[in-house]
Amino acid sequence: MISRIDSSSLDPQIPFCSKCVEELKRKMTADFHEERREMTRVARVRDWTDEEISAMRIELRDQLYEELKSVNKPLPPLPGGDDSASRRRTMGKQPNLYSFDGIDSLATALRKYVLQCQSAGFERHNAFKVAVSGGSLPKTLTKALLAQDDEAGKVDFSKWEVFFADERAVPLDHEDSNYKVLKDELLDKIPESMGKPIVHPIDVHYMGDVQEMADQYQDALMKSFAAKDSVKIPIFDLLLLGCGPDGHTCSLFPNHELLRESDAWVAPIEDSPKPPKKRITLTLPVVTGGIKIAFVATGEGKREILSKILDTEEGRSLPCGLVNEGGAEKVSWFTDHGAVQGVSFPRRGSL
Ligand SMILES: O=C1O[C@H](COP(=O)(O)O)[C@@H](O)[C@H](O)[C@H]1O
Repeated sequence: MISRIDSSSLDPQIPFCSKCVEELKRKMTADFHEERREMTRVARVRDWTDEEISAMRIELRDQLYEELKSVNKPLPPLPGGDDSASRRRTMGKQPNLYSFDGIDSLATALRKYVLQCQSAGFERHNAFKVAVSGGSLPKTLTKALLAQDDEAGKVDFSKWEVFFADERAVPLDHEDSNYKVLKDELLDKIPESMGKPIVHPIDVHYMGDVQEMADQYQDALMKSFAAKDSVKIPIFDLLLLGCGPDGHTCSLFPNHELLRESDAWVAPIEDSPKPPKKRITLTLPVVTGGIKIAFVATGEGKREILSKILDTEEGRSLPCGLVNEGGAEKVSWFTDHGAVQGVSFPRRGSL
């Protein structure tokens, strides 16, 4: 029984301020994680099996959800929309759009950019904490990071900690696995002289229960970024993201209720419009909370969606548009000319 979770002080008949509700929910969730960590520790000491521990964790989680349901909180509106669009325009804080004549020149610039972020990370905490997407990104990233070109500095993977911006609930050697794509494209090709990154794949034990998988992944983040109750969100040094043809990024899809998630760091999705249906994803506040956020989008196939995201009001409410809104000048788009032909959003000349 989770003794410290208590929403009984809230009378559902009485309207109360959304800030108090947020605070209560945050406290309940923080208490839950603390209690569950402690109970898991005790269970391990008592030699419970993995299955028993997993069942206990799921039961505790379900109790939390029941408690949270009783907290009367109206759903916040989807972030973005007219207000924030005009706010960004008046404040003049725009994402940076770079366009290159091909993948090679894009990779050279991306390398320079990642190295700048790496230096900042090393200065900040002697480590470089990155979240990486799947899809077409890892291939371009490999071109950038494994280039034999020391002009902009050296990549030191030994201080990298790599998390997944999103992951599909499939085995790690499955064709759909974002881990597999990154492993095949990049991780397996890193020469020993560049060091070995710490990589955090999903825990495939929990493939049948994506909520539990998301919780486990959040626990992994907590271990690296400190406990959730002591930091509001994990602050990545860099998030390297892709942009789907519908404007999705990570596994945050257009008009999906997950875009409203404001408590969890990692969330499950069971109805992804793009297969596979079951996935986990970093949430919007974690993405926009990063120190730097980079999108890589290339090829004519991305032209239509980029023009929507960057040039239209409607595009501002798409997941990529919401990252632009929330991240503003922290966001950089690395594109080729094919992807942004006809897009009127102003380009930047150089990094
Ligand atoms: O499903 C996904 O798609 C997006 C975009 O992929 P792309 O192939 O169009 O670049 C990707 O960023 C995400 O990680 C992945 O799970």
